Amino acid sequence: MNFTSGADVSELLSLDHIRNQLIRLEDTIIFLLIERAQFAYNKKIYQPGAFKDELNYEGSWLEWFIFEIESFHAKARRYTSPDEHAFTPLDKLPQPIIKPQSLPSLLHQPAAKHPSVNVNSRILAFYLDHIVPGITSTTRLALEDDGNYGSAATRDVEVLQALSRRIHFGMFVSESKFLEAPHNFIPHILNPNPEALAGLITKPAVEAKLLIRLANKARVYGCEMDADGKVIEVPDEEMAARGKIDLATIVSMYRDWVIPLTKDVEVDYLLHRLDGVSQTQIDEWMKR
Ligand SMILES: O=C(O)C(=O)C[C@]1(C(=O)O)C=C[C@@H](O)C=C1
Repeated sequence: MNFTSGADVSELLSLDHIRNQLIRLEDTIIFLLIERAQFAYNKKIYQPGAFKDELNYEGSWLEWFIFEIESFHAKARRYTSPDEHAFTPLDKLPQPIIKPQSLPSLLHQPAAKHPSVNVNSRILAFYLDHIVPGITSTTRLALEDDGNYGSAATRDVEVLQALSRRIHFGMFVSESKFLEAPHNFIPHILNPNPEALAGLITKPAVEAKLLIRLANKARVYGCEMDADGKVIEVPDEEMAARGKIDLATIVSMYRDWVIPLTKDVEVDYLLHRLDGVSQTQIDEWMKR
């Protein structure tokens, strides 16, 4: 989110504004997956110790990439931004070399900083177990290993960072919904009831529209266009075979992982939304 665009806090926290960010991130994620799908699975880059001799490092090639890229980005203060979450624990990353920007405080800090709200390890697990094998097995290359270890890992890190931003945006969604009707949430936070909170934040119609939009976008982005601007349509079944993207993998990734994890972030954030809040403030919210 661009926190320095001059927009005021209520505009940044409006549900419309946040949903527009989520919609924009769909494009980013689809394009990045198309980029990753150009390369073979390259399973070796995910196996711990497979490059032990070259790297003098016990972890996997991808873990090494994540650490090195995040170390560089940490120096440029990436992880001081409220919508960025590093996969590497922050105490293992270098300090920013320039002072953090002064950004509007949009989130309730005890909730935003609570460890349960960071789901990066779950993002890494579903991406490696389900998404990479899904998008690489059906592409034109159909090779298990094409030796493009640097290119594949670079794309992986980009996809993971985009997924992490998207899923942790759940905190902004939650803050917006909470401030809209705090009295609805407070009883289920004081007497912690994750199921009731999940019920309050779930919007089935929004999810259904998202999945249809996603399939349509992936279909359009996978098409070719000739010099006259004429779209050359590619049948869904052939899309992956032409080195673009498997539509079913993208849609099921959102349905089975991205949306459920976003909801988990929303609920975990809400469970801590009253940490450190005064009784007077809670009473005031309850009177609404
Ligand atoms: O747009 C919302 O209200 C959200 O909470 C985000 C989101 C999503 O992940 O896209 C998650 C839960 C809702 O059921 C609908 C959509």
